[in-house]
Amino acid sequence: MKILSAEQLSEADKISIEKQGITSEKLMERAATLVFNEIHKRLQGAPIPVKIFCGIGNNGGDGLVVARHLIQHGYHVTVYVVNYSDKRSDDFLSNYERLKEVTNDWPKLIKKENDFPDIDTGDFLIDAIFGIGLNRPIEGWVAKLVKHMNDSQAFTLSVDMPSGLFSDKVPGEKAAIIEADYTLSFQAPKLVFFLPETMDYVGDLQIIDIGLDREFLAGLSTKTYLINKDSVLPLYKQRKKNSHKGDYGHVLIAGGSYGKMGSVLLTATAALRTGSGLCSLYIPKCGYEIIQTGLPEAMVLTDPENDMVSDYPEDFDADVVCFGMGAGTDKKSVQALKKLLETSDSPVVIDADGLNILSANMELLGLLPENSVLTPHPGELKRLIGEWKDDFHKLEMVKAFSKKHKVVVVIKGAHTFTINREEIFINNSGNPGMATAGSGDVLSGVITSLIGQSYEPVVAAVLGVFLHGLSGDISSRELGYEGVMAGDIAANIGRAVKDLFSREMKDQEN
Ligand SMILES: NC(=O)C1=CN([C@@H]2O[C@H](COP(=O)(O)OP(=O)(O)OC[C@H]3O[C@@H](n4cnc5c(N)ncnc54)[C@H](O)[C@@H]3O)[C@@H](O)[C@H]2O)[C@@H](O)CC1
Ligand SMILES: [K+]
Repeated sequence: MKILSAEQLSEADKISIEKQGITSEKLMERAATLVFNEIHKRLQGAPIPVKIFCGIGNNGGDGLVVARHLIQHGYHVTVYVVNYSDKRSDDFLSNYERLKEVTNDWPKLIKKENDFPDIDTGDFLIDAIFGIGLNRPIEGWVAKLVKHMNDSQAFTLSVDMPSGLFSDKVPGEKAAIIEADYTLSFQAPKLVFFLPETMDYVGDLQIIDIGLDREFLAGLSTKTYLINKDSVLPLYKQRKKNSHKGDYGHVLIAGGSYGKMGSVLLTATAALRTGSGLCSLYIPKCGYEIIQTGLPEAMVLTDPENDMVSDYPEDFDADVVCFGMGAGTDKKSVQALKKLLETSDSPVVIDADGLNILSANMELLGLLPENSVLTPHPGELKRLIGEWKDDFHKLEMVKAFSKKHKVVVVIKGAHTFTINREEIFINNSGNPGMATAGSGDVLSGVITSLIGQSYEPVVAAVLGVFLHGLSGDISSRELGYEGVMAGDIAANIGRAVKDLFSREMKDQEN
């Protein structure tokens, strides 16, 4: 699914009005009626006080349309006009007039702090103050109103965007922004909905297709995508009946150290659960029995060292090598990674201490084969590329890093971002139950396995991240967020693959 900018959406709005031969008021009616439908579906006529806060632009116009429909359906609605300017938009004005069709109560005007209404925790608030037209931070009494709404703790639904959130930049530290419980956004997701610094304002997100011109939308160029089931299904390669284990890749996982053998065990388990034909591990001697007992399906090669890897078996012919989990950063392990990069021509996935070694020995970056996949969490990323000013700056820095070193970077987080040169793929599966030890080791195993099965590294990263999240969703459905352990995520990868083809769950989740 394409992620579009505010400019692209406004343009799509204009083109659709022209091509469909409708007025902008008609488009607003269509969009806002869909918002009403969603609210009505949830409230089911409940007699709770609904307070709608409308700005004076088109976002406010949407709010007025929603108000009209709610009043018509018998809801207890109070409409407030947040009069931050006298430049009311045409479609706001016509819908302001149309409220007369359903009520004699004119909207209450808010022009200063004294006009703020009392808000009870049990009220249902609709935030239609600002949408994608926001072009500067909210200030003065309007900022105070936003705080007043947030402080009320009342359930808040934002129309198109939580008011105060820009679609293309991170707000300042003290910015006034509605903390929505639910956001119903039009046509395409916006990047800020997924960034760590801004995602919390959005609450649960639903994108509503308001019927903008498909041809125009299809032709819009973007390098940023939201990844859901529909996006990954075409990437999946069916297994052939006439095949054998040699067709599904031989992966080599190198790493582990005394006390940290569980990490490589998880990675190898995940690789096999993702379908690798053969899985070998290169580990310190201390891990031999652990792996042979814990994962009889895997083969084990041991390093001369007992407690850490210090070397790499240069004549080993793997389809892909994964290095780093549990490896530590001792100079012997640095040597191991160096030898791997100098001697092997297999594609490489680098995780955890492998990344820390790269950060401390930047000259090794030059040895990475093209399209290696690096899977840092934010702390590892910071060590690798330096500090960023905000999330947008971070994305620019990672894109530059990806281009310079010709690598694919997977930034792990609530929404994992896969960055390949200019392109950004934002993952939309997964849940907070996956914030648990070893979850990242499993992800590396999944991605490594897919590369071994001949997926292009960037495809392996995007598909692997999605499957990993989906497996976490399956695990948490059974075990609850708290109960999920990394081993469960590894164990359920096969179910996640099956789940890709299940329509029913797809509709629920995306
Ligand atoms: N683009 C689309 O696809 C559609 C858009 N619609 C709605 O239209 C909205 C955009 O409407 P507008 O462009 O009128 O913009 P908004 O309603 O978001 O904002 C209104 C105006 O407020 C002013 N403003 C911006 N920041 C301000 C600030 N901090 N303090 C005071 N004034 C400020 C600007 O002049 C802006 O145009 C969308 O978010 C959506 O809700 C829908 O009605 C239909 C379809
Ligand atoms: K809004």
